[in-house]
Amino acid sequence: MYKVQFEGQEMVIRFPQDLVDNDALSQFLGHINLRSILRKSAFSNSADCLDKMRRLENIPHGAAILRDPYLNKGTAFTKEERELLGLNGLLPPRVHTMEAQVMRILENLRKIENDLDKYVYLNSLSDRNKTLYYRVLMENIEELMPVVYTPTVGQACQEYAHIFRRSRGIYISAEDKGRVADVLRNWPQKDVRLIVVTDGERILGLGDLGADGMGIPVGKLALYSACAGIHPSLSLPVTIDVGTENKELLEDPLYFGLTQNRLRGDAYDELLEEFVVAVQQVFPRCLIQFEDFSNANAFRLLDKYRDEVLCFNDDIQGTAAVALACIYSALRYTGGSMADQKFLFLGAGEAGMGAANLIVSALVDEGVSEEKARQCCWFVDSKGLVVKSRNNLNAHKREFAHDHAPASSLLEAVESVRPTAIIGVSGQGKMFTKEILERMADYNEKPIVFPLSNPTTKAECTAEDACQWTDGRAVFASGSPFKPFTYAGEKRFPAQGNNVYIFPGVGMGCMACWSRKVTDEMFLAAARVLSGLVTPEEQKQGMLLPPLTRIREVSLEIASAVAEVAYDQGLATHPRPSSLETHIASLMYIPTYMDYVGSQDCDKGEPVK
Ligand SMILES: NC(=O)C1=CN([C@@H]2O[C@H](COP(=O)(O)OP(=O)(O)OC[C@H]3O[C@@H](n4cnc5c(N)ncnc54)[C@H](OP(=O)(O)O)[C@@H]3O)[C@@H](O)[C@H]2O)C=CC1
Ligand SMILES: CC(=O)C(=O)O
Ligand SMILES: [Mg+2]
Repeated sequence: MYKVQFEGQEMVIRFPQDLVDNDALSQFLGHINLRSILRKSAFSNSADCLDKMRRLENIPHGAAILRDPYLNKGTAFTKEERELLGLNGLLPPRVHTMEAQVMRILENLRKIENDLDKYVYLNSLSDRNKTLYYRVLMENIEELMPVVYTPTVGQACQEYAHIFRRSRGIYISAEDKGRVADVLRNWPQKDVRLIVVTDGERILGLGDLGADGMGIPVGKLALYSACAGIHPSLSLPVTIDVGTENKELLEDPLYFGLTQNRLRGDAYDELLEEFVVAVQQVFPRCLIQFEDFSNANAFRLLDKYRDEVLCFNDDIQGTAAVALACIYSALRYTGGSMADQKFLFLGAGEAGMGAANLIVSALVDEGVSEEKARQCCWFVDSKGLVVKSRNNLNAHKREFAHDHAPASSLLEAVESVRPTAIIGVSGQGKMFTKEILERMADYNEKPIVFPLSNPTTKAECTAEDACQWTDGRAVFASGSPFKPFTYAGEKRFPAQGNNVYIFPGVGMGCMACWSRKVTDEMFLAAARVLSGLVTPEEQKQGMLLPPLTRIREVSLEIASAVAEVAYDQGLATHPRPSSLETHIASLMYIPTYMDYVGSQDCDKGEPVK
């Protein structure tokens, strides 16, 4: 017998004795449609039932839960849930498993021929049902990463206003100056631990896409959840819209951003400062990842904030770590030591300088002098080889300027420097020509060829061209994916040397130990761990990086190494757990549906706190 308080009245409900176990009780309550009574009543003698009521109290019912992408289960709501949550009739009668739902999504997705349409389709799934979206993405990461990320995300940003269905993330525009914190407070999730922010000025190698660059923070954060298990509700994509110099966008009637030229100078810096300060106020302990800022702002912002707040620049630091990991792995095939190499970078910007500086740190760590380490790195920029005799080199380039004859083209530079590796970070497609690659093959038994520019149209060469033009001898990695192919009867697996191998683990590592800063030593550790994770079997197949199917494991290992560095450097403020790896693994989000009426949450993995 249970006493129930209902609207001030005491009611007595008699249950048959065998209904007292939890499942039977909830079934019974569902059958007699007591949901509305439960909402206002208090069971005096059933703690389980009270617990269940409280849980049901706190979640939306009826159509509202179907519209909440974090709570929605679609056709997977059980009969009991449908009863208790007022969903009867709002869904087709048959209850489906998540596996069946995944099957349906993949069936539909694979019918779509165009990748941009697949991108739109997946985004709409994410809008409806985050759990299913992440399950599909994680289980099919090799197939779907090129859709949610490079190259398709590049096209999506170029056409953002035209494929728009629903707004994502937070836009902070120049007009929000003075109220940035209020704008951040409008975000519905109140516990944000991770922001990826862009101002849209250098989206991949596609240039200034203004406010339409939002696709990049959205894509990067989806990968944070899929690859490192950061709970999606903890992350926030941000676009700072200060205008654009892109005439086409300014003339496009559908363009979303401010139709003005970019703010520059003090006005820009003040808005960025307000943003960084506001993040500290509104979302304490939040990690800020700067992404796809122009060269002129990226280095300045990183220098200004890296010691003040928890932040890093992915294009400078994340890219550096994946490039270094690919180099470590490449040396397994080419032989020789790092110090023996001549790395010739095409492009002396964020990615190039970031990579060269990390190579220098790695060499110095191995005992090589800084001067000798810098001598290993050579650059060609838009004006030719970076040599001492050139005027007006910026400070970054000056540090790598060689006492060497000028060269006005990459071919000339290759011929005079005779590099062991060419690394493309210029954002200029097809710059590694047949002639250049043939020269590389003349000078090296196994030339290292890394066209790292994104998206695919901007890759300095394709995987197959690099292979053909070096008689199959190139050791290859690219920024955007190339499919495996067969050369001379042998299967080749082009590595995707993209910072996606790095940033999820670095972010997770910093978040898990509550690091106060992100340091270069963390990226060095990440590079070493990443290269070390290529198994002997994968090495036999010529791989430079573990396959993306292992990205969760990779991110976990990187996160653990990064957190280790944070503890060593006295930056971690979370009490040290007995096992970092176990602790971090326990924080990783696994997209599993919540059991709304059972006594246990099905959703394994608590969000990082
Ligand atoms: N694989 C990955 O994970 C990543 C790849 N990238 C890719 O790297 C590329 C560059 O990015 P980022 O370094 O941030 O960009 P930046 O704008 O900072 O640098 C671009 C560099 O390329 C040089 N450059 C431009 N045109 C030419 C040319 N015709 N010949 C030689 N050099 C040229 C520029 O020269 P100058 O200095 O004279 O202007 C500049 O040094 C992009 O395509 C981006 O997608 C970036 C981050 C990560
Ligand atoms: C991958 C990346 O961050 C870029 O191309 O900008
Ligand atoms: Mg980037």
